[in-house]
Amino acid sequence: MGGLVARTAARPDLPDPVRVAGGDGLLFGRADVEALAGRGEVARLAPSDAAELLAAAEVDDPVDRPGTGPVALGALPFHPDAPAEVVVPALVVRRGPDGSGWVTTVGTTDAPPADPAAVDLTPWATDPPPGPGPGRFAVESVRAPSAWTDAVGRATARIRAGELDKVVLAREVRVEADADLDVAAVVRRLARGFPGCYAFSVDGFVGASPELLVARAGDQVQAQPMAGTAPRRGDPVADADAVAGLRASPSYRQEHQVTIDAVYDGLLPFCSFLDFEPEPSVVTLPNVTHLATTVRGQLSSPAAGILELVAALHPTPAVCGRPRAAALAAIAELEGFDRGPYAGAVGWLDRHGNGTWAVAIRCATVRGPEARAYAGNGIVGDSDPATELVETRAKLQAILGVLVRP
Ligand SMILES: C=C(O[C@H]1C=CC=C(C(=O)O)[C@@H]1O)C(=O)O
Repeated sequence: MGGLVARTAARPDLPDPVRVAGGDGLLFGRADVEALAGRGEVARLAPSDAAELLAAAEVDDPVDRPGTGPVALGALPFHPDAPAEVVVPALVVRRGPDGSGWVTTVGTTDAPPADPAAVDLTPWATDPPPGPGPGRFAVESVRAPSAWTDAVGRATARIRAGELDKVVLAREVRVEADADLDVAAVVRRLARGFPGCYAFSVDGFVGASPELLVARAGDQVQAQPMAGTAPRRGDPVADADAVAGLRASPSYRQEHQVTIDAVYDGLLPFCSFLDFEPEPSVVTLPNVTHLATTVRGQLSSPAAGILELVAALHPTPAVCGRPRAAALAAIAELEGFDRGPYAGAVGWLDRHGNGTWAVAIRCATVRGPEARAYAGNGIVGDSDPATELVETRAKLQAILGVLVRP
């Protein structure tokens, strides 16, 4: 393969990137922030190799904003030592927060890209007509709920014995349909039903995550770690009480603070300025409410690239625990399944080291008629296993609701 060659053009006629991604393309985006869809594959490679390839690309990009020009998109696994890869798509469609749209075509010196101003976008102008889809679904907790609450009990005992401060334990739920699941329809429902979340689709790994791991635009960096959850009950008064309960609960505050401290400490060495909200904000999703704290900073010069920032933070205590090594060991022992990309990082990088990565939660891997959905909770010394189980059920509802449509 020769070096990368890329061309970008503004396209006021941009269709919804969610539609462009369909079921077999790549998607990462949040309606009010930005959305990128990729189709075709010029290269599939390790993230650090992708950063080098992008940086060396020959680019015609009159827009030159974060995320225009050639990009790589992907989902990195939870386990920091597991092999990771990202994809450089041949066609990138990017919509900015103001609705502005750009198309980038990517090729190589041997096979130059097409004219981005002339790419036919009409195939994605409207949603495809709905197919019949599956009519029967079997949904099962891979491990009995009681086995999971036992594991939570064992984790709290270890935490109380001083072996670690916090660990995130997750559940796996299997969905088996009587026909192939329609990934494109699932992704559309996620993007439209959870507009405040980062919707993603990478090789059948789909989800809508509320949690920003880290974003870099030039020398500006931002993260929004989350920890502390209350299921929503559909009654504003009860929901407000639940949020007040979260804020007042020493256990939830501790779970939250552990996560904020780790993100702050992880970013600090790269920053000339870094600050976080003095009090957690409340992020309200259709199914749950979270405590979240925005961390913002300015990177020192030369600014670290997005992959360096991701590597410094991932896995945060929002998905792993503290200390990290003890939490990884406890997860391996108590959880009973391979997380794969669940609780990893999903997002994109451009040729300048900019990018946005979300924590890959509220998600499922879909393969033909089968899906595996995941949700986990932060456990501290006085966590109550039964309450934690209820919390995982509320979190799972988001992804199960878009998968199971008989
Ligand atoms: C690990 C997950 O959520 C994390 C993010 C927000 C709140 C969390 C909690 O309250 O436990 C989790 O740390 C998940 O949804 O699988």
